[in-house]
Amino acid sequence: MKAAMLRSVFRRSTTSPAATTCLSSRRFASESAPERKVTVLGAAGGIGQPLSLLMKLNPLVSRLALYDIAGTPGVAADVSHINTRSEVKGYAGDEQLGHALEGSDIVIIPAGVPRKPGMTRDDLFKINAGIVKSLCEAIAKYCPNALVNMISNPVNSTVPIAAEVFKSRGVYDERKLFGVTTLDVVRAKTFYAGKANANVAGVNVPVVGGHAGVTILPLFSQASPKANLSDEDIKALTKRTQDGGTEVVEAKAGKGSATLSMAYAGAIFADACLKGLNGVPDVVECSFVQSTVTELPFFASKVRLGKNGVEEVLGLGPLSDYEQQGLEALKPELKSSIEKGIAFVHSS
Ligand SMILES: NC(=O)C1=CN([C@@H]2O[C@H](COP(=O)(O)OP(=O)(O)OC[C@H]3O[C@@H](n4cnc5c(N)ncnc54)[C@H](O)[C@@H]3O)[C@@H](O)[C@H]2O)C=CC1
Ligand SMILES: O=C([O-])CC(=O)C(=O)O
Repeated sequence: MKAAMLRSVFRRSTTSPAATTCLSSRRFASESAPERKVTVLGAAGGIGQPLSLLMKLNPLVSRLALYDIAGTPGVAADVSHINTRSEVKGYAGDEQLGHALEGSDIVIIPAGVPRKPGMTRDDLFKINAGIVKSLCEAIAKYCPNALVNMISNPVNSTVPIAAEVFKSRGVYDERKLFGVTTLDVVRAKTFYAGKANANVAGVNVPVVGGHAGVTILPLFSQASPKANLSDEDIKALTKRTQDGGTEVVEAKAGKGSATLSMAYAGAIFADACLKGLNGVPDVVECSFVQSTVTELPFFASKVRLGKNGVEEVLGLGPLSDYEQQGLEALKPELKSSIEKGIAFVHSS
């Protein structure tokens, strides 16, 4: 359905001028979708640019605000020429951040530095924690009711940082804060489809836990369609999913981490949030959210999205012995990353 959404948008914008005229009147008739403003913070970056493009293609968006410390006037001018519904504006520098955020329904945050080979996501904490904290302070001030889609790493810590900032400003609503783990699901689906020789368009794999190394726990025992994979295959698929980010970091050899697949994943997740806000029933995606699924205060699992953000955090379902072991093994690292994020806000 998601691929179909993008396909239909591409189809619309590549039609002949005559067809476009006739389509555009039809488009107005079908576009009774509510007004929705989406803001991208870090919009001039490796993820930010293709993500801004994909959000421009989303017919559920009526206003698209592109913010970065620099470079956004150019990105916005470029993207704004695309003949789709949303009005695009670029904002650069601290003094324009408030205008970028005002009235936002969803704020997507891919602002911050990416990894280089040899680094862990936690190595990004030093720089990204401060960036995320100050952006969340601005969100608390200018659009406290927006859904926040946190992409900046380390997600296992940046989401707790955001929560603490919102709490300290008296605007925390746990239903509105999401760590974007969709890329883990995208990878698990791709790798599983390859191994199972299945049509990737019909593959589903939940991924739970967090978003770093062993904290990423794909549940291949719940994958559909079912395939008779050996224990060795499942182990290899699990490892490849957990190391997916590192695979890209190494292949890019110092030029950053996943940007294009992340933009795709971020666009899928934001689209799910928009559908939830608009009252579409049964929108379910995996995300790192405040949770009681385990004893940890934040955890990624399937989440039902609704008009106020998280409508229901779904349980883990039956786990294989291997997944149960993975779950217990990931808890210490995830706990300490969460605590590190919380402590940062209280000490700074
Ligand atoms: N959640 C996930 O699955 C994934 C997360 N990431 C993370 O996303 C982040 C961004 O990655 P890339 O786009 O490749 O990096 P990039 O360096 O290409 O872009 C980051 C952008 O953020 C901007 N920025 C820095 N400070 C800012 C501030 N205070 N306000 C607004 N913008 C600011 C920079 O100017 C730059 O344009 C990294 O932390 C990376 O680790 C990357 C891939 C997957
Ligand atoms: O690996 C990284 O640093 C970027 C990331 O989170 C991913 O690609 O999953």
